[in-house]
Amino acid sequence: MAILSVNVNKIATLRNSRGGDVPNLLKVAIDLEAFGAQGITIHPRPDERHIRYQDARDLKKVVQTELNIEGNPIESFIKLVDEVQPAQVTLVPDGPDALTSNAGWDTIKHKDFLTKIVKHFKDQGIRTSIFVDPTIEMIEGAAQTGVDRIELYTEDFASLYDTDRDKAIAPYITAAKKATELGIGINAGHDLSLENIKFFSEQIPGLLEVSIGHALISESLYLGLENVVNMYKSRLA
Ligand SMILES: CC(=O)[C@@H](O)[C@H](O)COP(=O)(O)O
Ligand SMILES: NCC(=O)COP(=O)(O)O
Repeated sequence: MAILSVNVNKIATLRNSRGGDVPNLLKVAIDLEAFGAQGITIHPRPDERHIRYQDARDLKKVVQTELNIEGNPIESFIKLVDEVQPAQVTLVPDGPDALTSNAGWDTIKHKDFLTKIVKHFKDQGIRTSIFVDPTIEMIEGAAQTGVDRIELYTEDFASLYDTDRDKAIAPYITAAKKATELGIGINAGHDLSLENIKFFSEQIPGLLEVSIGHALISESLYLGLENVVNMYKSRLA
């Protein structure tokens, strides 16, 4: 069974929108673990629009499960990961202005760079993962860097799921089989949700971890709204 790592970027987005400390990111992470989350994922972007570099340092002190830090390995990111020593680092090729992660690595073109970065983190005992699109070529390229795992970029799966779920999953099954054959572990993430996660996890052989944020936090809002509206009304009665 794959483990669930909850991405808390959106909690930080909400906190930053008022400039204060509500919701408190550390309390949310601690509570998520108490509710059963098996990992906490953060993606500190260079503009710190949601997760701040200091959040990574603070979370490391309280997270009891696995802290997974995702991001583009620019110099400041590498320094942060070196300092924080998370359980896992996931390398994502996102541009500084990207709205969200929108592509996997070209593991052939960037093989030398990725090999160097993977070694840098692995030498410190940090598990490494490379964010990739589900193609054989990119999985083979990832394997050549010495990385421990790949994270399959699941946006294409999520967008096609409603129209044709068998077509949507097909490249991911092929990619997962190739990764296993090459001895690399399989993570997955981006736009996974309550709607598509069961099918995805049942279909992907050897899936070790999913990281889910945007949908999970949105679903939590919806599933909590009725309860909270009623709590307010009872106080107004
Ligand atoms: C790496 C990845 O797939 C992302 O989903 C990411 O961590 C989400 O980042 P944002 O919350 O900034 O959209
Ligand atoms: N690695 C993917 C992740 O952490 C969460 O992505 P999303 O669920 O916010 O799309």
